[in-house]
Amino acid sequence: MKVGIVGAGMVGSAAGYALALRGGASEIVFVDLNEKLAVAQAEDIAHAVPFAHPCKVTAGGYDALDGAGIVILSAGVAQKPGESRLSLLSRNAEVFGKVIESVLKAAPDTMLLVASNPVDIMTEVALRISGLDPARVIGSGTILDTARFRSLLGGHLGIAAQSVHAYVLGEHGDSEVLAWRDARAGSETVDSFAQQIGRPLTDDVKARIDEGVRRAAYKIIEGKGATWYGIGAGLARIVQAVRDDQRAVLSVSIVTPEVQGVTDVALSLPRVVGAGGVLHTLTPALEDSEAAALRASAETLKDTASQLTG
Ligand SMILES: NC(=O)C1=CN([C@@H]2O[C@H](COP(=O)(O)OP(=O)(O)OC[C@H]3O[C@@H](n4cnc5c(N)ncnc54)[C@H](O)[C@@H]3O)[C@@H](O)[C@H]2O)C=CC1
Ligand SMILES: CC(=O)C(=O)O
Repeated sequence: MKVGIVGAGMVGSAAGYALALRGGASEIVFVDLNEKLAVAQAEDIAHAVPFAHPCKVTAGGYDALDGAGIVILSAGVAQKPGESRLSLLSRNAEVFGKVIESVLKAAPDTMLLVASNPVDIMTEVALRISGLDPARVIGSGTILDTARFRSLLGGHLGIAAQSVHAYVLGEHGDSEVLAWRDARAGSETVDSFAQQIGRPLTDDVKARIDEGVRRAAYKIIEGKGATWYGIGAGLARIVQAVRDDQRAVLSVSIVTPEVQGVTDVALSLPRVVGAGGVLHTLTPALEDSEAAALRASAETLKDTASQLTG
């Protein structure tokens, strides 16, 4: 599948690199306002291809997106140290206003995969501008936060993150909700697994993991200015689920008719992702406190999005 990447900065290039290494695309095309940067990223990644899987990697204008099955939108500004994702909204909404029409003119049948922050509201913006089916305008949402949750839980339990089945729901941002009630290690609840191996998930341990997930981006941005590897791999994972019609269960964001009483809001829930985009949405069993936190997260997103539409 041909994959377009609009925004060839840290996130876009990491996604392209992950796709090339995983064999996730037959062709990758970078588009950026900064044409020299797009060309440089394409050339650099093309030089990794002989060590990986066959893939043509190029850069071009919007017309080069012709035939793309999916276009990753990673253009715009990123957070400075201490800045929240929501504070980027008006600047990145303006960028999407310039970009999406050109993408669809070149690739009218494409699916959109939104990475730019605040990713949930940018997914809503992309849906509004594109007029596509909501199932085909997907935000990376909490795919990265879910990976962080699994990584920290796996670390505590001494098992592979791949054996942890746990999701982060709601906003990709400060109000996100770690769904502990249904989190599993193998087929056991994480609490049962932790008891059995003598490493209980005490309130302190859970608080440390919650903080580690929720504050991860702030910590990394403080240390190196931005985050890119985790999201690059997450975007490549979503592309592969679509390309191979994997029907993988991933926590991604789409505009959802109703969540905890809040209507028409883009946020993450576990969703089945395949060739048509999002095929089904799952409603996880939640503790009362988790359900209340998910409702608060949905309200935060709805309120912030309404500031944009007035
Ligand atoms: N969804 C997620 O989990 C994550 C999202 N992000 C977000 O991804 C976005 C990109 O971050 P970085 O790659 O670090 O930023 P970056 O500054 O490295 O790259 C952004 C690129 O967008 C390009 N751009 C800006 N306006 C454009 C336009 N009108 N048309 C075409 N290209 C344009 C710039 O020239 C630049 O190359 C940010 O909004 C950031 O917050 C970052 C990490 C994780
Ligand atoms: C920057 C960002 O959204 C993240 O790393 O989670």
